[in-house]
Amino acid sequence: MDATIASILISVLSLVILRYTIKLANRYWFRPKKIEKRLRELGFRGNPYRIIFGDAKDLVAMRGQLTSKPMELSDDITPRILPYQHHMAQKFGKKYFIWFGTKLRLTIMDPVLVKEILSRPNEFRKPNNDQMGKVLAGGLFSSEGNTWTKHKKILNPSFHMEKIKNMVPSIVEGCLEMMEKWNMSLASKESIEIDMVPEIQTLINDIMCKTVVTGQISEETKRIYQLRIIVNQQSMKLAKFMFFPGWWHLPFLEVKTLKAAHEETQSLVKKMVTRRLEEMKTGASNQGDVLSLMLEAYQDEASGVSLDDVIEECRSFHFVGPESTARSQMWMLYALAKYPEWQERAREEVLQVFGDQKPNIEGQNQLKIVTMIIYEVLRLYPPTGMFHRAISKDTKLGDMVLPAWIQVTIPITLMHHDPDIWGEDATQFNPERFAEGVFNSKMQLLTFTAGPRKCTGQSMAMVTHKSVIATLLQRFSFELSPSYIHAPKHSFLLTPQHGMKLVVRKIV
Ligand code: HEM
Repeated sequence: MDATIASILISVLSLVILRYTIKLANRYWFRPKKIEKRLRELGFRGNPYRIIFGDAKDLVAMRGQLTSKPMELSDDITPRILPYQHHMAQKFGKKYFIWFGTKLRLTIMDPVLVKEILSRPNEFRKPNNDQMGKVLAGGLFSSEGNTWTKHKKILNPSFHMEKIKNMVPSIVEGCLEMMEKWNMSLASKESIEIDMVPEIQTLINDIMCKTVVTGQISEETKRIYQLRIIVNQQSMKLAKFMFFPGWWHLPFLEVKTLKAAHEETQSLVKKMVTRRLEEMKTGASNQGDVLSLMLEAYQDEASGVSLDDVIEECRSFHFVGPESTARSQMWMLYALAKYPEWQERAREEVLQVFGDQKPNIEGQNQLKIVTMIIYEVLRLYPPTGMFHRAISKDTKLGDMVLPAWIQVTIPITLMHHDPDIWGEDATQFNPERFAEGVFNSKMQLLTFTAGPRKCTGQSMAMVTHKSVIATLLQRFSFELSPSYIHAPKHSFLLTPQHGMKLVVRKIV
């Protein structure tokens, strides 16, 4: 009898082990090999599948090696900021794939196919197992389906042109305050050297927070910005583990620090949300910022918005918009400093339109040169170097059928620097290419992406850039400092690795 029970148990156990072995073998070997075969048949090339790491180890090593030294003062930045993608494109041509563990990322650089992907967000979805994406962005940025539609509708008023117009005086005031400090330092000197990274970061954070997110700067918001820096640093250190299922539970110090920073951010936002909710109950007006709009929806039971939804949107807007806008603003100052003839043309235009009056929204439409410069910087130095979409079933794209369970990567920077797309001078700074406007330029700018999931804050970012540039150029000139080190690097968003030291002078 005992022997029978034992043999039944052994058989059941063997079956369970066999089932899991088959599942593991399928997940870690047969499925990747099948996917690879199908993609090779479609004409894509890449390294053969390697178990556990795939290409990830090589990618991280190459990035580490290249970012350990600065580059020459050139705008041809892809070999440094996306070294592995650049290397793969050189080796295999534009149709290549990269393995991240068992996950295959297929690079799509054909503008027609990219447009198709972006116009079909229900099939090409944001990767939903992307825990890091949720920490770094989250909210509207990462949500899908009904939640995305509902929250987008609630938050739309925050991004109406009327609301954006009202931001301009705050942006100009913010710049004037920052420049007042510069003026004081310049009282006894002809020029000063300033690292623009912390200056611009604080300026844009404060502007966005006051005008978009919570309507005011508080101790909590200041701490959230510090936590954002910690989150960015830790996530870079964890890049090579991110494709491991369950990396979020690994017992590493970096994971612990990241989680702690994330949780502290959530609890600070919760404090702000609760406080504002109390204020609204006692009659405080809706200021049209993200927090007010979400709380108004939360108070309407029919909306189905929970307090956690409010907290998450609010947390995410502290991260997404300010960080991208600040980074691109830094590169705009770099370009003005590096190309003095364009700086001069932009200043002439600003002075012609505004004289010494504070820049307003009406005059901004006449800033043709400034706008051309902004678009050219957004083309050469897009804050988001690439983005990914996932498919969970066989999906038609152009005349191909892509296999299920892969991701497609759209390498914005690689495409923006591609001579086949932007012409022979693709890697050079030439704002003239936007002389007829961004919509009339030959190719589509992907910095804010396109289609239904394009950047919600595009107009807001453009108005911010124009207001900041106009206000600064009215009063100061900029030159690259001899101590400036050119080292653009992707720290999730494109950042000047060793700061951005500029020599600043008053305009006489
Ligand atoms: C120069 C500045 C900016 C750049 C380059 C930028 C870039 C982008 C990109 C590339 C995406 C799409 C990412 C993807 O599909 O995976 C995106 C989405 C988004 N951006 Fe921006 N962004 C900027 C400023 C802002 C600002 C100022 C805000 C708001 C205050 C904002 C809010 C959002 C939101 C909410 C989404 C998600 C939209 C959706 O999925 O429906 N962005 N942005």
